Amino acid sequence: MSAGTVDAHVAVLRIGTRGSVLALTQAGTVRDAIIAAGTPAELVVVHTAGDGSHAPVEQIGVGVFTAALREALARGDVDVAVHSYKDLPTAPDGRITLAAVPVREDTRDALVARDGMVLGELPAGSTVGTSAPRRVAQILALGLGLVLVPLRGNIDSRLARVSSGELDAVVVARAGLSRVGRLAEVTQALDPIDVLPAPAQGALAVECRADDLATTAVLATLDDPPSRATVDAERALLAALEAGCTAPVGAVAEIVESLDDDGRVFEEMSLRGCAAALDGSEVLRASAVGPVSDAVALGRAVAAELLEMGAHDLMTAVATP
Ligand SMILES: NCc1[nH]cc(CCC(=O)O)c1CC(=O)O
Repeated sequence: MSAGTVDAHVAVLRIGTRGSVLALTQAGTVRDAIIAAGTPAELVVVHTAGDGSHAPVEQIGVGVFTAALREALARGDVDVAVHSYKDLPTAPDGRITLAAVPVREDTRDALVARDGMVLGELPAGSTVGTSAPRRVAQILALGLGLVLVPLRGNIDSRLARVSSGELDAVVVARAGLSRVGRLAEVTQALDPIDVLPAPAQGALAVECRADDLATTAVLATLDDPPSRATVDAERALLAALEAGCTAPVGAVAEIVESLDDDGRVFEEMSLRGCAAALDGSEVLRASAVGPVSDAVALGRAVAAELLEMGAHDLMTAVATP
């Protein structure tokens, strides 16, 4: 950075990110927003144990993508960490503040299928790549006779499995494709009626050290309160089910307009959730509407309904196959 462009007393915020194209793109939007708000910032790539591995996430452990970034933040190697929010464990980390949840992307899962097909057009026996137990269970439950095939790796390699003819389709987060400019390949955005997304899908978590009040203040300008509220509800549901980001649990919250008794429009939060048996033999669904200001309570209420329906046994059966 050339002398004179930046006040010598203004430190450059170091933003820690994973090195994948998706992670770099996401962190790049955060860097650009911080710079636009008047603070110099740069990206620092932090290598994580998950990056070199093609093993299913259930084997390498929950939070593998996010733990190394959080350690780098806690150590002071970086000042900010940008995560895909849905990859974060639900357990709080006292060393760290969630300083911003920026405006959220589309929450839905996306199908990328050969010949422009939607799910209902794929003939029985078609191969569909995805590793998330949540997606596997909900797609099996549709009863289409599709064959689910494990899938990992970066976005390019996932999409290449379809274009190469190796798989008939893959299911990935629409938000990821949007961020890396590959939305044109989506053949269907999956309706949450059929497939509920992962809690916090499409949202970013921007963190800093809990004692770093200056950075907390800078990052607060990036926060989008409606996005944060929807994620709070979904994550409260996930936490109350005592399930992690690889559990067969889906949830999506939306802020909707309702009418009060006097016919006036007001905003409420609607939350839908599901818990599934891994083999798709059962998908429990529940939903509720409540005040936006009470997002966590709404998440807990829908989780309680799912537990009442037997969600715990369903998921314990999954944990010990
Ligand atoms: N679990 C991996 C992961 N973490 C975040 C995204 C995409 C971005 C997002 O969902 O916010 C993906 C890929 C996928 O689910 O297809």
